[in-house]
Amino acid sequence: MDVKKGCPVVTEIPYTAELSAIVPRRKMVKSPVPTKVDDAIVNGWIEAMRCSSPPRKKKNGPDHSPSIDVDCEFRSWQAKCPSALTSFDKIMMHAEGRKIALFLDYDGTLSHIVDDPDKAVMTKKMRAAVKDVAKFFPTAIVSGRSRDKVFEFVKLTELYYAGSHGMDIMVPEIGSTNKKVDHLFQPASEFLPMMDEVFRSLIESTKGIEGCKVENNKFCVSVHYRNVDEKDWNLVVQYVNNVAKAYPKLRVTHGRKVLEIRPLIDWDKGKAVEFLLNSLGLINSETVLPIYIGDDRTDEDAFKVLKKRNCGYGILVSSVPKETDAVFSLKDPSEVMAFLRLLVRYKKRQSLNNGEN
Ligand SMILES: O=P(O)(O)OC[C@H]1O[C@H](O[C@H]2O[C@H](CO)[C@@H](O)[C@H](O)[C@H]2O)[C@H](O)[C@@H](O)[C@@H]1O
Repeated sequence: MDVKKGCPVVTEIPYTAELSAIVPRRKMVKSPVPTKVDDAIVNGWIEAMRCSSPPRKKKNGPDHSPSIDVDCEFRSWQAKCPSALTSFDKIMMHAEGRKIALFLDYDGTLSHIVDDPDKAVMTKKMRAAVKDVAKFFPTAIVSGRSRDKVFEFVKLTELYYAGSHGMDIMVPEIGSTNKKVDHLFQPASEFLPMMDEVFRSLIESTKGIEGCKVENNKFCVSVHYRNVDEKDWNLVVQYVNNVAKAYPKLRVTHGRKVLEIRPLIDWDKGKAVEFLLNSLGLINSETVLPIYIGDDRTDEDAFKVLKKRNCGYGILVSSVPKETDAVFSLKDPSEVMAFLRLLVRYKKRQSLNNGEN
């Protein structure tokens, strides 16, 4: 896939001593035949699955209007994690004299969560908002989806893309001869055959579970149970757990009504953000303010990195109170769009004040 117009040359970013210290190369080891999963493990997983992507509680009053409790609960949570819209001026005060670098998750952030992952399209208005914001700030999409797939949804060549939860990063660069070179960084490249094997095996094993969908995200296999009857969730757990046992070099993480099998390497969306900041020459926290917007558990890795580095802001997209390392919140993708538009308006006003064209 060409992430930019033209005919890019793709080079693979080598493992430097520094990188191999964080991302050790691992040998693929295949374990013996899967065994029956312990009931306690299954129950633990199912409990976690129930909490994943909870629907907004509706404690309706006698007149069927949402009860004050729910709003109260949300408002008291927002006292800890305030709206990035109402706190916009405060955020911009911290951005004064610094360059903003924007990181955007895709599902649940730029597109609404829908039952069919293949239909999670982004609205034209959202695409326009992202396109506009990218004119002023370096903008990257950091998604759990494969890089190709998320590009198919976003379709904007001016962005940077990190797919498979940051395990597939493309950093375009215009060289001195004006020729575009795409640098590819894939810290889990040796896992590719294993991931293909796992994908095929899960397609086969889960085909009898109604509503179950297995998605190939290149360096990650996602098993969706959003449309699976809760009575069958134990089957989903059994099959995924069997894979985890058969492939000890892989790990399972939870997302919004999805179990994800991915390489057991010390790499996540947080590391991907650091890598991108570094590659784009934006690592200096004195001069750069990274803002990361995301809705899912895997985005917490990026929020944690920003918090730990004491630079920039994590913004959690959620309409329900959640434990988070983000500093601010936005309720849903429409608020994300409003925030992006505020950023553009702020930048335009700033340019006018500075007498720029
Ligand atoms: O990191 P993201 O860009 O947020 O991707 C995370 C996963 O998102 C997708 O699944 C989620 O959205 C689907 C469409 O709305 C929904 O049906 C599903 O229940 C959600 O988990 C995507 O399909 C996964 O592959 C991504 O890993």
